[in-house]
Amino acid sequence: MKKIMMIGFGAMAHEVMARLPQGVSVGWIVARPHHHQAISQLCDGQLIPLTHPDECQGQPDLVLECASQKAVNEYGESVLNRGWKLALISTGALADAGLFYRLRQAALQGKGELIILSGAVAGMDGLSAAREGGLDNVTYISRKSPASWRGSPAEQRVDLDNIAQATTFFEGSAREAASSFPANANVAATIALMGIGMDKTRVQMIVDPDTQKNTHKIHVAGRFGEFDIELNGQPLATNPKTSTLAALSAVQICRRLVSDGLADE
Ligand SMILES: NC(=O)C1=CN([C@@H]2O[C@H](COP(=O)(O)OP(=O)(O)OC[C@H]3O[C@@H](n4cnc5c(N)ncnc54)[C@H](O)[C@@H]3O)[C@@H](O)[C@H]2O)C=CC1
Ligand SMILES: O=C([O-])CC(=O)C(=O)O
Repeated sequence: MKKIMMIGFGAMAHEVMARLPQGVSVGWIVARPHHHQAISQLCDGQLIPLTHPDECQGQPDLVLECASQKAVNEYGESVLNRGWKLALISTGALADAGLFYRLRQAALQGKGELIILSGAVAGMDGLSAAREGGLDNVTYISRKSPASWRGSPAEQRVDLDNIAQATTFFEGSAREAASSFPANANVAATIALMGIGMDKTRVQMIVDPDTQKNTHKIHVAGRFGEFDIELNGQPLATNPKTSTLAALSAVQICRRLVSDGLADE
């Protein structure tokens, strides 16, 4: 049985736990103190709540971050320094160049591994292959319902309660997008990391009152040719900001622990 540590106890963490592949169990959850009692009551008391990964007495086969960019900042170095594999969903944390450098150093020194989950988008394999030949431009457009943008800085840019038509409220680099919208634009950072980088990847964010989907459009051009992807993702019922596919990408990395020996690499 492979044992993982999860960081976060929100919408994505619950979806992942509900779909955990056979042969993988959650041993520890790093969560805010107010969640600890609920965690202790799960799985016949087999699940250990932690306030920091350093408290773990065991050896997780994988640490799965599904919490926040802040959590990556708070715990990432420590996990990698211990030589553990850390799969990130809050990839926008890497828009902070200093943090990204520290995480790479920690992975190098501790012999840990930093894994970027594909999250809510598809095509990251093709994008990183295309990079090998040189990329001319990469653009990413995110279109979501008003509910999906609530609680984000979009609220200061548009009136989400009274929006009548699709409206662009942000245009800029992936670095700006991921740092200004930490709970909404991790995809921008993922695309940047797989492609042309945080500053050259252009991002547009749109609020659309006529959609219930989280739509991600990617255009890539380079020596290989061009591709366009449009992915209409179903948001999680428990968090309209978060696409179901993002949670499924976390489930998939867990499956790799048992299906292709990831843990023994
Ligand atoms: N890469 C991608 O494609 C995507 C990334 N995301 C990101 O995934 C993360 C999780 O999403 P959801 O579960 O939907 O969010 P959520 O808000 O439902 O849950 C987040 C959970 O993490 C906990 N948390 C946050 N910071 C923490 C910290 N420093 N220490 C301990 N616990 C902490 C919260 O208490 C909460 O339980 C978010 O950062 C979100 O932006 C979401 C969708 C797509
Ligand atoms: O799940 C999504 O549609 C995208 C998202 O929240 C993010 O990029 O942070």
